[in-house]
Amino acid sequence: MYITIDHASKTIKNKQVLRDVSAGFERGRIYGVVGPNGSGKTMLLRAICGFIRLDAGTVTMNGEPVVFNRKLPDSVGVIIENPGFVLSETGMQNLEYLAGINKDFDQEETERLLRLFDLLDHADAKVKSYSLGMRQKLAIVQALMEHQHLIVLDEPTNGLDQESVAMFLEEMRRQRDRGATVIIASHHFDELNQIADYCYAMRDGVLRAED
Ligand SMILES: Nc1ncnc2c1ncn2[C@@H]1O[C@H](COP(=O)(O)OP(=O)(O)OP(=O)(O)O)[C@@H](O)[C@H]1O
Repeated sequence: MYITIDHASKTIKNKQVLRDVSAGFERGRIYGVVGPNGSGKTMLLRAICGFIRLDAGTVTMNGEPVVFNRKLPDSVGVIIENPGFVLSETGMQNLEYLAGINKDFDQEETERLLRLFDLLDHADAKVKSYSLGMRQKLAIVQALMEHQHLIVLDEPTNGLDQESVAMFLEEMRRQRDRGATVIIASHHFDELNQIADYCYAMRDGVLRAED
């Protein structure tokens, strides 16, 4: 199992946002997490990435414990909330900078992804000129451009038009087929239904496998 969550619980301001959550995520699989607003989907993704300190339980990634607030390995691609793009820089400069933090920039793969999402012609334009959907697609490119082993995406298709959603779904299949573990939280059950190998349902902090 690539990711294991073992009896994870978390309470924030008297509200239990994760309740004894246990789950496993394998390589080469797409996992969907569905659930109503405020049910804890984002908290679950944050826990997987070590962005929150659990009150109880553990998360392991590739056998290693995920430690709160420690820098994520380069092999993890994440979209949780707004990516911190520098608006006065171009799309490409932002990608180079973000990859540079990890000392790795694969020009060819980055261009392939930019082309796929119709951003290549805009790569030298400043991000402040991008629409919401274009920023979201740039965030997707950033989460995939380093051949990440684990891809964790919160509402990745928000703001995307139908054509871009189709591209995204196809690209997720491609990532799965090269062996990545893909975890997607979304309200769009119809989209997840098209690609997910497994679906989890979140409700009031409780995670259940969907039939
Ligand atoms: N900083 C915070 N302080 C207090 N409560 C919080 C905080 N952050 C999140 N919560 C609560 O945690 C619960 C789970 O939130 P989470 O963002 O994980 O939900 P979600 O399932 O991702 O919802 P959505 O579909 O709206 O994105 C919510 O009830 C929310 O009110």
